[in-house]
Amino acid sequence: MTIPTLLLVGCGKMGGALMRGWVSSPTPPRIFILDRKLQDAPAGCTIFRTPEEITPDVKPDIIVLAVKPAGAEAMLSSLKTVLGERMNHTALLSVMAGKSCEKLASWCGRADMPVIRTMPNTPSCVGAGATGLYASPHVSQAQKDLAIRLMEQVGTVVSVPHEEDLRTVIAIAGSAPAYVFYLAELLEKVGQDFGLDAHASRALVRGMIYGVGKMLHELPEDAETLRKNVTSPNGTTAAALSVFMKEEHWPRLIPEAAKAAIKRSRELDD
Ligand SMILES: NC(=O)c1ccc[n+]([C@@H]2O[C@H](COP(=O)([O-])OP(=O)(O)OC[C@H]3O[C@@H](n4cnc5c(N)ncnc54)[C@H](O)[C@@H]3O)[C@@H](O)[C@H]2O)c1
Ligand code: PRO
Repeated sequence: MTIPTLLLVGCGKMGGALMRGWVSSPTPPRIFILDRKLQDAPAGCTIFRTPEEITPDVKPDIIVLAVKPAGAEAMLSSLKTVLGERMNHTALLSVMAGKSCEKLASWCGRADMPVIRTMPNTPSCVGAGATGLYASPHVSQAQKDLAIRLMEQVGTVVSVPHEEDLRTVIAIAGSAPAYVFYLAELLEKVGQDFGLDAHASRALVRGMIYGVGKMLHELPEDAETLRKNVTSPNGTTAAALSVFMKEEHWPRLIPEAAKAAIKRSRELDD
């Protein structure tokens, strides 16, 4: 199989997570990076600071767009100028939480530009990402297969049938690591407030979340069964869950938080 060439545009928190995942995968793609701030890149990756620095030998199979949505139009306009005809032989893969395929294609100067929109998450940096992927009608099967293969190198990929579905992906997977990190922060604090030292509290909470992730990933049982297996009748877990499961707590707050993320993704489209 030929090694694909990527131009990674924006190598911050999400672009950087993808880059780390790719370079540590068994068959890394060839990566060129465009980022004005990045100091160091792994061996084999070339960094450009501005679009004008991109050298003529760069002919990407895929441009991975990982800047903030507000900077996308100006960036694509510069890339169009600098890459010229090379843009005719590439697909655009956006990881941005906003901006439609149609808008991105028009900013590339081609209504028929093949645009793939994805919503990955930062666990991609350790090869354990979860990505939703939507390919616009102008994407060829070969380009879609390549995009899926690239994102599978950094974790799980789910193709969604409608572009609009990506909003739900944001709410339950793209933004969601932050919810779990917040839970970890709160549990670690509880551990310390209730008498454990910081090291012990951190080790226990991290070990617990790692174990839960591994069980969810590896075991066939659904989450409800795994939860019930922890919950002895009238035991300690039932006591704690009776707080979380009150109608006005997690059952209301989790969908409310998801709706807030979805609402914000609509605003980022404008
Ligand atoms: N952070 C996440 O967890 C996450 C998850 C999924 C999707 N995303 C999406 O990824 C995108 C980037 O988010 P992030 O959190 O990585 O932001 P970030 O600010 O960490 O990264 C953006 C990078 O782009 C570079 N950049 C911006 N404008 C540039 C320009 N004109 N020239 C050269 N370099 C430029 C910056 O130097 C920076 O390193 C967003 O669109 C966001 O919606 C983020
Ligand atoms: N981080 C980006 C945001 O907060 C997109 C999903 C995760 O907007």
